[in-house]
Amino acid sequence: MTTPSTEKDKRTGATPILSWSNLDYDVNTKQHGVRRILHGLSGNIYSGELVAIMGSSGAGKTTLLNVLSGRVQGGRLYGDIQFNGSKRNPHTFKRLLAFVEQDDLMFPQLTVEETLTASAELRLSNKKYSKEEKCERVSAVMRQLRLTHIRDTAIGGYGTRGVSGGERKRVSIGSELVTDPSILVLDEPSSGLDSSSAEMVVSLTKEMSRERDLCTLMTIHQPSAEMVAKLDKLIILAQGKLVYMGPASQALPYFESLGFPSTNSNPANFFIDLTTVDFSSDEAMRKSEQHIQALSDSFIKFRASGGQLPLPHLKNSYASIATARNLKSESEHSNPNINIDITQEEASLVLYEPPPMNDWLSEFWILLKRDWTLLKRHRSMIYGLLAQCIASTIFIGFVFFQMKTDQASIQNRVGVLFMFALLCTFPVIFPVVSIIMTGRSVLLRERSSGTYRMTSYFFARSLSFFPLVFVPYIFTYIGIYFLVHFQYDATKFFIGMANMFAILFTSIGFSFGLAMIVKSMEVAFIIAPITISNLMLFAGNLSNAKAITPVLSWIKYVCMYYYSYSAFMQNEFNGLEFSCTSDDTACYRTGESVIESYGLNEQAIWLCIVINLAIGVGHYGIAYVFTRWLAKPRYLWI
Ligand SMILES: Nc1ncnc2c1ncn2[C@@H]1O[C@H](COP(=O)(O)OP(=O)(O)OP(=O)(O)O)[C@@H](O)[C@H]1O
Repeated sequence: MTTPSTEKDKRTGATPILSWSNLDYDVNTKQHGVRRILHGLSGNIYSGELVAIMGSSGAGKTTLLNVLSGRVQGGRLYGDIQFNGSKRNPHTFKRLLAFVEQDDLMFPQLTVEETLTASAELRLSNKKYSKEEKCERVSAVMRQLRLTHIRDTAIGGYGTRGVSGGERKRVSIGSELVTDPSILVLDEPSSGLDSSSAEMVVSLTKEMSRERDLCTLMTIHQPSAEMVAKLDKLIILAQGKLVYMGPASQALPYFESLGFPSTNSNPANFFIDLTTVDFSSDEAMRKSEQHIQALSDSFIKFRASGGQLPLPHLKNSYASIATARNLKSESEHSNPNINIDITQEEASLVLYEPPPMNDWLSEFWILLKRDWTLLKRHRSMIYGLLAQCIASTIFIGFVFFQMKTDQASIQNRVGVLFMFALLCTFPVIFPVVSIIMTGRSVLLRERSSGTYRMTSYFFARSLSFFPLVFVPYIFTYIGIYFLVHFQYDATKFFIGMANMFAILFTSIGFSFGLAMIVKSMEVAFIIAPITISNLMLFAGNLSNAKAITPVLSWIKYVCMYYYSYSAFMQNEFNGLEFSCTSDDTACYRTGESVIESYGLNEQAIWLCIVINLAIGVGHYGIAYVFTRWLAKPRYLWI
């Protein structure tokens, strides 16, 4: 059907860096069953080339890009793809191919230089590059992409001022280029940019391709004439079929030789007009599909005949194919390639992961530095937590001010301890979930390119939260402790603090679990309060810990509130003696009897703290297992 695509470049004798042949890609759709998205595509690209895939919306540009980059997850893929003339190794290929997504997935709080430095530190081997060499590489990339003057500007994003759209795109490209890839793949790099920014991105990409002997492959929707002039090679798709692939400068003469002289000053608009399906009526749609099929068949013939222009007979070739197509039945029409007998390999799903670049400790250290910088710049979270802690200290401290040892103080102690356990969860979980979830897209991007291990990510991210959460809570604890007058005893003071650390740790673990399992912030913010408020029922305050409906009573054993509340209660009440008056209808004389009546003396304090820590570790474990294994994408690989 198509010429083999691993052929050497006729002029230079070079082997293509990437070649593909007879690529078919099918997906299952509810309405139409199996739908072919890519039809028998073959092609090749060489080092140093700037190649663009063009076509109207839905032509299959992104699909082809994803197939070639090994990023397709569903459907069925057939054909052959080779890197440097041989089968691709899923583990090494990912390191040699840099993919810049359409959305610039970066941390808005980091500066341009910090973003590039983190990428270089994480993705370049410490064995091959010294710290100075990594810095030099970052500087070189900033120079080449004209980013030096904004090196200290934040990336910015929603609601945060930062670099411009074009600059952000260049930082995205730079983050990939610091790794020195062989192929740079860009999905719609000009999308959302004004024409001069888009042109600058394309010009700089071309410059880099030349300087680094890098092959750049991009999808581009409607580039300006100036941008088309910068391209070395053009791949034009229509309805998943190849209608042109070759030097960008030859595309217009090629279509002219088919009988379609350019009618537009911008060649890109002309190519799109020529290959767009007209959906205005069934008849118009059928005709444009036939036209696209004829264009595709003509290109197959053109390529088979050597692909050299000028070929004066091409016009006749298109006309005869179009007429022949007209005579064929519609059913045959809808899938003309499907009957052609070619032996194709089918892609299988693989779970691949590039081997780690550096040792665990250096990954952890770089991530910890980055996460700490990020957290410091989450000013709203810092101020929010501080405000919450100050307000809670004042309110709780003065509502329960200087508790005595009468019978009324029992209720106050029971209330203030429950309130404190809640204070260690609600205000922590929401901001932590929100911060983890805003960085989730970056995590997924970095994970898909094997930037670091999940364990180093988990340890670093969690550890960066600890001081931010623990420090304000230490002051809150001290404030409340002395304002409400808990038992003034050094051992009890520190045991209470240890118990507070345990529930804070578990809360952060819970936040991780939730943020990793749930995909959207909205859903997380629905699930979090429902889960927490239901768990509160098992704390031993709203219900008696020994009198919960038997079928549900096991829940208290996995409930962080139960253990922390039980530990707080025992720590405060044990050893206390209460006075009774003749007005008291019921009277507790000792703290132990209060604990007994609440059913909170099942586990010793130390055991409650240990179990709570274990629950926290369990939350982290769930988050880890989910991210590491269950949610790990499997890609179609050929
Ligand atoms: N997994 C899928 N399931 C169903 N249809 C799909 C799937 N993937 C792609 N398609 C369809 O295949 C066609 C090509 O999609 P693709 O995203 O590659 O087009 P495109 O040329 O990049 O379009 P655009 O310029 O609008 O982004 C579209 O009609 C799309 O709806």
